[in-house]
Amino acid sequence: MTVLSINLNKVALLRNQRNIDYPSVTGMARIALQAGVGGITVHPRPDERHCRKSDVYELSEMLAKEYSAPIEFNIEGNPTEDFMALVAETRPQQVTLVPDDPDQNTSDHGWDILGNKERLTEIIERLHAQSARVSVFIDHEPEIALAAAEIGADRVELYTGPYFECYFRDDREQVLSQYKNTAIAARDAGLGVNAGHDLNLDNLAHFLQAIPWTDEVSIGHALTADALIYGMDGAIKAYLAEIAKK
Ligand SMILES: CC(=O)[C@@H](O)[C@H](O)COP(=O)(O)O
Ligand SMILES: NCC(=O)COP(=O)(O)O
Repeated sequence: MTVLSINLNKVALLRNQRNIDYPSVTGMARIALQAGVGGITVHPRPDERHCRKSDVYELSEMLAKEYSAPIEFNIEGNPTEDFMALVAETRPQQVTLVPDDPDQNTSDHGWDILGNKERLTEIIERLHAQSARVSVFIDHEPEIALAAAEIGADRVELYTGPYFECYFRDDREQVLSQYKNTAIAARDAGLGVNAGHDLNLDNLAHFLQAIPWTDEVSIGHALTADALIYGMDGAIKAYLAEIAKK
């Protein structure tokens, strides 16, 4: 079963437009969990333009207090010391390492693992010491999946921005086969496979039909936009129905 993890960044972005406390990030997490998501994702950036550190603490506390079965809390980000401290205090089940710069609008590439091998290996060891599963955000190249296994990652997250971009182009199947080869390399190396970025109701089922062993998809931007049309509960059910088509 592929887990749907809702990324709450865009709920936080809307909340941050005013100096008031709605829409509530934790409130929306509760609605999403009630509707059937299996995980909560946040990607706090240093400028706190989306999820703030306070959201991460509140979500961590809410999940621990209100849910007896473990809900996967996934924190994404570039592992600066500030980020590592936040993770150490909020104890997510999964940490997704993403190589984004503070001034980057959104994530737009995976890691150069070989160029960051020592740093990433050390970070992964520290996260494992806290019992967190570690996923590494990568581009769709099989050698990078192998490099992720070498540095001790548990999973890779395939950056699906390029898949979104080609979805209505003639080269879609060619690009998708590169994703599939990367997912095969990851699986053969013993890694789990996550995927995310600009997955939506158009492109999700087709991706999962090609790579049905995908462990998790994290979706935020499109899901939040769809929630304006269908409501959060309706949008999540629509995404779960797409996942069920695989
Ligand atoms: C790693 C990844 O692809 C997502 O976390 C993405 O960065 C979310 O984008 P926003 O933070 O722009 O919502
Ligand atoms: N890891 C990807 C993610 O969390 C959501 O990305 P997007 O759906 O907001 O593009």
